Amino acid sequence: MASSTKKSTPNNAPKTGKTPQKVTNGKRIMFIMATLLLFFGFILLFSFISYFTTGNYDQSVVELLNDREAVVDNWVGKLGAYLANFFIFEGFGIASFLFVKIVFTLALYFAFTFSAVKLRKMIFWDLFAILVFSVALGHFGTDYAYSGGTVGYEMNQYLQDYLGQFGTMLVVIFGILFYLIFRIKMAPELFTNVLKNTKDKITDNLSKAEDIIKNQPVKETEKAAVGVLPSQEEKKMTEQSLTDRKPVITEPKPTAEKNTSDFSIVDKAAPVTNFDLTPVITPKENSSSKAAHNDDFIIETFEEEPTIEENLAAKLVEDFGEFDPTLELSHYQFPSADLLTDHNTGGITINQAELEENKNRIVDTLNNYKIGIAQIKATVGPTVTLYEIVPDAGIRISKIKSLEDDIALSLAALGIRIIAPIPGKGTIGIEVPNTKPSAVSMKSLITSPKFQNAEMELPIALGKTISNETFVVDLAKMPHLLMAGATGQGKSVGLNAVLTSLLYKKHPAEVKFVLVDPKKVELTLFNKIERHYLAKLPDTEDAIITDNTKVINTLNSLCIEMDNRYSLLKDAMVRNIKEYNEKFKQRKLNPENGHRFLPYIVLVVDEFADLIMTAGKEVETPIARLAQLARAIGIHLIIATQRPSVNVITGIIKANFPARIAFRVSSKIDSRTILDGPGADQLIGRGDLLYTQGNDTIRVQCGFVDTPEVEKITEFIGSQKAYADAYLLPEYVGEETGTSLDIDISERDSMFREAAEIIVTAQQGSASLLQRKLKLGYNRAGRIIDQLEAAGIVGPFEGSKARSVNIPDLASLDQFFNNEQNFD
Ligand SMILES: Nc1ncnc2c1ncn2[C@@H]1O[C@H](COP(=O)(O)OP(=O)(O)OP(=O)(O)O)[C@@H](O)[C@H]1O
Repeated sequence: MASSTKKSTPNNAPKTGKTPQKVTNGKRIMFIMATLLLFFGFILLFSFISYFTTGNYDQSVVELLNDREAVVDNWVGKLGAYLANFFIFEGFGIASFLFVKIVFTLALYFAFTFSAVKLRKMIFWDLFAILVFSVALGHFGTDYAYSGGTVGYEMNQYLQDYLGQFGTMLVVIFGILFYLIFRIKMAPELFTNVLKNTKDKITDNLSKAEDIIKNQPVKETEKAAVGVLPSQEEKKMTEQSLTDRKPVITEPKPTAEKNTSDFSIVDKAAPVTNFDLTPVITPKENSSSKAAHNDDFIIETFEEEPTIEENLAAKLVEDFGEFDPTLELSHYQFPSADLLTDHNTGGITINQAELEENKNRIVDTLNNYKIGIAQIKATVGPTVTLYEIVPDAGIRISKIKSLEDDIALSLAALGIRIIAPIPGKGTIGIEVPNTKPSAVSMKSLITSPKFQNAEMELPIALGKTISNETFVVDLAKMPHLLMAGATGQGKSVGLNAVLTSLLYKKHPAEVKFVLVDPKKVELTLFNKIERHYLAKLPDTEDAIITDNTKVINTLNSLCIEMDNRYSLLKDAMVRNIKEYNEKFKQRKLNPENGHRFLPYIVLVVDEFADLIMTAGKEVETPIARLAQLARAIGIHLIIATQRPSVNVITGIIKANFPARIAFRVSSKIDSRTILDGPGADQLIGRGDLLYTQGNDTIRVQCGFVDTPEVEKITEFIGSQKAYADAYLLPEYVGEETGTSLDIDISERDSMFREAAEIIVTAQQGSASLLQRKLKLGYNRAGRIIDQLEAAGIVGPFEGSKARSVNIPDLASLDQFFNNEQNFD
């Protein structure tokens, strides 16, 4: 603790309350500097002032400074004469007084240490003013040699050579205006307002004066008084008002006193000059508003000190603009829609006869079961047509639902689905596959306004709904997606559609993919965009993971990335990645503190069943962890599987994947596993899918994107300038000491046997038990557990549960060790 206090920076020092020695010394130096500067400032000030009376005489002596006989008149002696001559005559003339201001400002800075930014700003403007005013005075005040100094004079000459007299004058006026507007913060309207106010005041006074004349009963004496000045009455109105006011002051004295109590000068001046009386008539607020104006000026110059961080961020944004994450690949071009093929040029073909026929069959079948129909409507989609039925009053919905198979039989079609009732509508839907389904090209989805204008974090154009609308969803909102379906029903195409959508919408700086492809062929095309869009573990060759053991490391590495990101978010005091990135863009987070722009990470696992079968819990645990926690920090999972059985899509996985896509599956049970309900078994395949995000299930025809199209897109992106490497995930040192570890018996811990006995007696394989009983440290206890596992005494790691113990009692344990020795 003590050492950390010593090391603390001066910034931290005041916070602790204890002022370390270093800081005190620093303060002393600052104080001495401030005093010296103050001293120097006064020397300058007095020598400058006395220059105006002594300058002419001293000028001839200034050259003889070394001569001790020479006498100067300047108040500050030879030094003063020299400084004044140097700054005023040879330098910038009267404007040199601003150097005095600079020196005093520096003294104040050292004495009170205000913001260095503010100091720089002040000095900059003072130097600017010195230059502008020396030129201005050199231009207008040519009668006096010292008005603009030699610099002002020469610069004028120089400007006049090029711009002429008039041009130089314009430059000077511009310089002064620039200074007044930007430094004094005089709003341009102020100039116009000043003119306007003066005009208003005059007219106001005139009208008041008129009112007084009209309203006042004209007394005889006044008449006489007015009569004394008949000719003046025809003069200016101001004079008229003045004559009117005379009686107001001279009449009852107490009133006059009351009115002018604030203006002692006015009271005295009243009888003397008429002009001084104006304040009596102008309402008091006017004068106070004037004061307020002056106050505004003062406040504005000192009002720049809210929180330092905010100011710094605002300044950085002002200077450099908001942080642009895409800057490194600023010339990156998004792939154009031309790279995609139009698979369905003709659009949806409506077969009137087919529609009519299906409608009649539905109506007939229902009539056979004595179900009357009040109304029937057909909506033609790309693969299925939805017949919406409004049954006669009093018909039970369950009755229609139970006729599903009969309707399918009468229509002689596969894939009939009955939705009773259609959510949000008071109707019953019967989906009948079209005899000629039309493909939905990815091109039509990408070019649709719905996708183009989608204001989503990770927009995905999945396909078209039954009413032929483009279906766009936000992966960031899902927040993870489970895709399942029997083989050959469109999963891989679906994954490609998802990835393509993101490639068309997101810059390489904004999203990274972690691709897991145990089939080794489905996602290989994305290798080309490795350095643009992929993320990988450090020291690995390929970004696309095809080896199951590497998947475990990658998943654990993603968990570390997740934890890192959470601590960044905590540090930045924000709740999610969006707010974090927003704050980072506004330069409110310091990269030196580890902050960086966080891209979204999308983990895609193409064959999840394969992974679960080979790696089991080792995969399920990190996946579940990521699924539970990663949504806020921008890691999203897409998991696809052919085998939607309960041992693949376990309860934990299901609970954390509310968004699910079901392609066609072979049984109702599979459909239930994916969607928690039937329906997926009634799909017709080839990209026909059901999408659910919790409650409603939507039927969508998935966008079709062919392998050559994906190849073209990845080639287009891959040929552009890329990052030096793929996005590197944090290193994960795998617990290689897992199931497959083979620890030499001779390397076993000296307490191995005792540990084994404790574990077998307690029938509980936990490291903490060993820690307690054998008084071991955590690491050693962990190592012994690994050795016990390697020996087969305890089972593998099972998350939060204790490991199973494979040996039932101490007698069996003795037997075990004897056998081992015999083998040796
Ligand atoms: N959206 C779609 N529109 C039209 N046809 C499609 C669509 N999706 C898939 N198909 C057709 O179905 C075939 C199989 O699709 P895909 O390869 O995606 O199946 P899969 O479910 O990934 O199969 P597997 O699990 O065996 O890899 C494609 O070759 C294509 O002809």
